[in-house]
Order: sequence, then C-alpha cells, then structure tokens
Amino acid sequence: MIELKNISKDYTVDKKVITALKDVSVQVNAGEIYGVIGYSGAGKSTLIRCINLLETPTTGQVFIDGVNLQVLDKIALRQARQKIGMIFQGYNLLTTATVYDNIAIPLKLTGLSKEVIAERVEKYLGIVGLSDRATAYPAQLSGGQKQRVAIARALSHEPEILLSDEATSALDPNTTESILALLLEINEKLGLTIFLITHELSVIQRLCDRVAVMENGEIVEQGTVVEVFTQPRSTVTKSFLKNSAKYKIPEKIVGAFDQTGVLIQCTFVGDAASQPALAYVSKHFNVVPNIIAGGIDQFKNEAIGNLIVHLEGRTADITNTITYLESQAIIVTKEGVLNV
Ligand SMILES: Nc1ncnc2c1ncn2[C@@H]1O[C@H](COP(=O)(O)OP(=O)(O)OP(=O)(O)O)[C@@H](O)[C@H]1O
Repeated sequence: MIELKNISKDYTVDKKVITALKDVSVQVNAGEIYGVIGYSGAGKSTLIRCINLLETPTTGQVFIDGVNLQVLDKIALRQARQKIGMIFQGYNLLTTATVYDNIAIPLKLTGLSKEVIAERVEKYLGIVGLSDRATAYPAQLSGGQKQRVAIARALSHEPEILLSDEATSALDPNTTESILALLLEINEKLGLTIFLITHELSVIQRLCDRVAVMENGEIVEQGTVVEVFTQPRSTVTKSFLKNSAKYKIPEKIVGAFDQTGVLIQCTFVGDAASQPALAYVSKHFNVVPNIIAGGIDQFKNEAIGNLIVHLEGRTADITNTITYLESQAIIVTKEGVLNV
C-alpha cells in the first residue's frame, strides 16, 4: 500500500549538500503498523514527509496503492493526499478555534455539507473519547487531549493511512500509553495503516508489526519487531536496546558473578516459554542456574519473557548448557545484557 523505492534526499545549504536520505526502500502493507526508529538526525522526519510529498525526494519514487504520487497533477495529488492523514508531536491545532472547529474547518475546505461535517466531527470526537469537549479551546486541554483532537481531525477525512511524527514524544508515560492504546484501537477497528517515526523503543514495541532502524539517512536493519528486538544485528539497534534495558545490575555485583561463572540473558518467544529448560539444565548439566532478574514484555501481538541468569560452573559445562538452551529455541545473549 505504501511503497518507497530507492528514495534519496539532498538539501543544499550554503552550497553544501546535506544528504538526509540515502537509497531508502520501504514497503508497508495495508492494515499494518510500521515504525521507523533512529536517533536525532537519522532522517526519520524527512522520510515520513516524503510519503505525502511534503518533501520531494531528490531521487526515487513514492507509490500509494500502486499510484506514483510524483506524476500526479495538483488536483489528483490533493485527492491522493486525502487518503493520508498526519499527526505531529506539536499537535498543530488552531489555538483560536474550538475543538469542534479544529476538526470542522479543514473539512469545510473539502466542500462537504454542514450536515456531513457535523456527523463526522461527532463520530470522530466519540472515537477519541472527547465528545464532551467540543466547545473547549486547545488551551483548556491537556497534552493527551490535544493529541486526541489532532487524531480526530486526521481521521475525520477518513484516510486509509495515518502518518505519526513523534506523536507521543511530548507526553508523560501514562498519557503516552493511552494514546498508543487509541492508535492500536484505530488500527484494529478502522483497519487504518499506520506509519510512525519515533526515537522511543517502547513505542515500537507496543504498537508496531514491523520496524526499520535508521542511521545517517539509511535503513540499517528492518524486520518484524520481535525479530529485530530479540536478535538485533546493527550497532544502533543494540544501542537502543542497551539504553532501554530494564535490568540494571550494579557493576560490583556483575564483577562478583563473573568470578564464578557467566551472566546470560534468556529470551523466550512463543513455544520456548513453555519449556522447563532451566529446571532441565540444573538436573542434567553440571551447572547451577541462578535467576537474577526477569520479566515479560508485551509486544503488539505477543508477550516475550526475559530472564537474566547466572550460570555457575566450569567453562565447558557452561558452553554445553548454552548450546542446549539455544537448541530449545531460547535466544541467549551473552554481551550487553546488563547495561554496563
Ligand atoms: N530543510 C532542511 N534543510 C537542510 N537540512 C535538513 C533539512 N531538514 C533536515 N535536514 C538535515 O537532514 C538530516 C536528517 O534530518 P531529519 O530531521 O530527517 O532527522 P530525524 O531523524 O527526523 O531527526 P529528529 O529526530 O531530530 O527530528 C539532518 O542532518 C538534518 O540536519
């Protein structure tokens, strides 16, 4: 449904060329939630703005539902853009207009009748849970409520695609969670395709089916969220994971554990979670597995378990143990698990 083919984007500033995107290709299926994560300056904003041609790629092609937007005339492009809604970190609401008018005014510009506009405003304010705030002004709303108005405004054009540019970056964790839950609901109930950019791993984890990791204008890794986050290949993905590691074990304690064995992280995806692998290890291998920390992370479609385990024993026995755990479809990480 969204297809970006070999997109590059150069900006020329003071005769110097800045390359924001280098040969980026992405395909997003209908109904999917696709996320792009990267540090500041990676090229995420430029990429998302290429999808609705707010930025014109220097080279490469943008297809929406198989139609190349770059060859459309003004009127056809305007129509094609109606299929694509967008929300932003800063909400972009009209401060002098009520919640109702913030949604109604852009609809008026598309030539819809008053009655249809009233129906749409009511429907989408209901979906975002703000039916009772139609007469309020943006200044009277919290950040989360402002983002809900912006979502209702985007949805009121009944788009097939929603672009989200750091929509939750300015919100506190609880409000972020409520907006993410709303986006999931919209995706499920309205079948909307969502393409989002973020610098927060937790947003990708909670919302997305697939993810692309960007660095220096390039996609360095892409795949399903579970694949990329449980078996990261690029340095930048590992760095995101390390920075968001939940199990921060003090260095002193790590040092003590290192004297007597090794610390590993065991990740359990799908069926691996139902195997009593560690109990088996303690019975059949000459090692003592000691669970130091653990938890379950909720991804969009599944829950993934993680355990930090100290394996005490001789090197050869530990190696055999790890080989056994891996044979049970458990992902074993030896380095960088402890965020030290
Ligand atoms: N209009 C512009 N003119 C010149 N250079 C630009 C322009 N927009 C972006 N750039 C440059 O392109 C590169 C990518 O920027 P972009 O804003 O796409 O990154 P980003 O990943 O979205 O970063 P952030 O998370 O900080 O917004 C940066 O080096 C930036 O300075």
